[in-house]
Amino acid sequence: MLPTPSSRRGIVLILSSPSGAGKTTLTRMLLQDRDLDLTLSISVTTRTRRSSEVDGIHYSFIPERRFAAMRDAGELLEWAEVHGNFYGTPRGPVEDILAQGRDCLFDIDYQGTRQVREKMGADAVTVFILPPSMDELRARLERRAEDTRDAMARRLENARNEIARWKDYDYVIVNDDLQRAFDDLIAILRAERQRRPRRDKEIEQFVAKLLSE
Ligand SMILES: Nc1nc2c(ncn2[C@@H]2O[C@H](COP(=O)(O)OP(=O)(O)O)[C@@H](O)[C@H]2O)c(=O)[nH]1
Ligand SMILES: Nc1ncnc2c1ncn2[C@@H]1O[C@H](COP(=O)(O)OP(=O)(O)O)[C@@H](O)[C@H]1O
Repeated sequence: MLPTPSSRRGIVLILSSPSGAGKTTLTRMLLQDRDLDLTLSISVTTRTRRSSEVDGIHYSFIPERRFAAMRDAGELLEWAEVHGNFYGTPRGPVEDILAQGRDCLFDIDYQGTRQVREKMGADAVTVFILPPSMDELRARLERRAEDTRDAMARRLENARNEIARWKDYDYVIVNDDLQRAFDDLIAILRAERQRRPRRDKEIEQFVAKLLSE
């Protein structure tokens, strides 16, 4: 048997999509599957909390001056302004997770994805989620019904600009059938975990033992 996965390099799995395409739903499904052993990076944001969200679980909701202080102190791995609010990834928790050889899941936008890719190179695996149609995107935002009319309009307006970023990503999934999209995500994660450069150390040990037999 190969050694446990803790001896391989941790992956940062990034999911991005226009608002309403389903990245939060897919993130939740990934986290609920305990066997996948993924840890969510909890972003800080200056956006108002939605009724379905819990502070410290979905986001840490912070005032703008606290966000600026964290950013200026270098405590954010990346940050961006999205739909008029600030969002950022606290650096410390991510470093702890990766140091344990575990994988970290990010739900961030294309601006943040670019910054993480610059800093982490091949340790970042990026997936872009597309809606099956613009009508369905609108319908999903309306069904979710957790944004004000203004916020919803703003999200739809920005969607075309976000969709145009698809080429920045390693993988693109069209989230039509949810289970199918989830299965595709798992396939991506499993294959990425097997990539040889992430496992050099463990395979080296294994092969040394193999050849000593
Ligand atoms: N760059 C960056 N983007 C983030 C972060 N957290 C969330 N986002 C993105 O901000 C956008 C808005 O997120 P949110 O307010 O939860 O709205 P939703 O996409 O409609 O669910 C989405 O594209 C998120 O992926 C972060 O820490 N950094
Ligand atoms: N494949 C799908 N088919 C139908 N509805 C979906 C699908 N994926 C997500 N949804 C629904 O669409 C809405 C928006 O999804 P959400 O995960 O909040 O999107 P995002 O995080 O990308 O803004 C939610 O009400 C969710 O239940």
